[in-house]
Amino acid sequence: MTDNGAPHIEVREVTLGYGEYVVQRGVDFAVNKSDIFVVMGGNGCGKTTLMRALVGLQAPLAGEVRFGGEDFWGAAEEERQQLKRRMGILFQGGALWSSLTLAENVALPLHEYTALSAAQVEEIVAFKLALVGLAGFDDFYPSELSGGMKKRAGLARAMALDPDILVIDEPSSGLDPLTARRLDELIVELRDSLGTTVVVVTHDLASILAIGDNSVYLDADTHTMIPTGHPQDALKNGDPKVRHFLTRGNST
Ligand SMILES: Nc1ncnc2c1ncn2[C@@H]1O[C@H](COP(=O)(O)OP(=O)(O)OP(=O)(O)O)[C@@H](O)[C@H]1O
Repeated sequence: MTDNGAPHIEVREVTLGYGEYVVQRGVDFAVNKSDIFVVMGGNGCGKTTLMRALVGLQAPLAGEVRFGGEDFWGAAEEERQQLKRRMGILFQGGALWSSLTLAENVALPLHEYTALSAAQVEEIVAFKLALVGLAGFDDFYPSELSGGMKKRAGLARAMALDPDILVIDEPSSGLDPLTARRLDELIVELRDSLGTTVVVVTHDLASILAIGDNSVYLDADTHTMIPTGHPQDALKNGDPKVRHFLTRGNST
């Protein structure tokens, strides 16, 4: 991704949906480099659909997604693949291969996308597992890990290729509150130490308020987006609908 002064990620006048069914229209925001940007909203508002448009799984019905100024969906397939390679993705379930050890899981993108030697891959894998607090768990299988550890392993794999952008779908899903908070802390640590731009799709209020630098709210009723800025500001002075969401319906 080139550093040409454009925001790191731009979503411009995007319409999301399936065939005739419009989930969201007028989705429009920019994400600055090294921000943790939160896409929030209730069930069915289109968070996952937006994430799919960001990571290259499903084209928006209209509008543009730009990375470092480059039009992602308008680009040729090869260029889009190049852009995708600069992105790490953590899906809800961690999406680890159950038949592979943690080390093998993290090594997979390195084997697929680089020409590094086995020794170099081994070194990077050990480093990435240490980065997420899983040093020494190289030979464990996903089934031998707790939910929190699986998420950390998924994060190590998402970080394998040193992505500029990390996209995370519902980091806290399936985790108890304390484990979820520890994962939030890890996400902030990774951003702080590596400067990664992070987009988090979530409805977890504690997570939104703890880690977000900037945010948007996708409204399931109107099928439109509300720009919400820093979530702590949105909680105090934001749109009543957003405050209602951020206070679990207890705002006045
Ligand atoms: N493959 C599909 N075909 C048709 N409609 C779909 C498809 N996937 C999702 N939808 C619909 O699109 C809308 C948005 O779904 P999406 O999964 O993006 O929402 P979400 O905000 O991630 O929800 P949740 O928080 O419940 O996971 C929903 O009404 C859903 O039923």
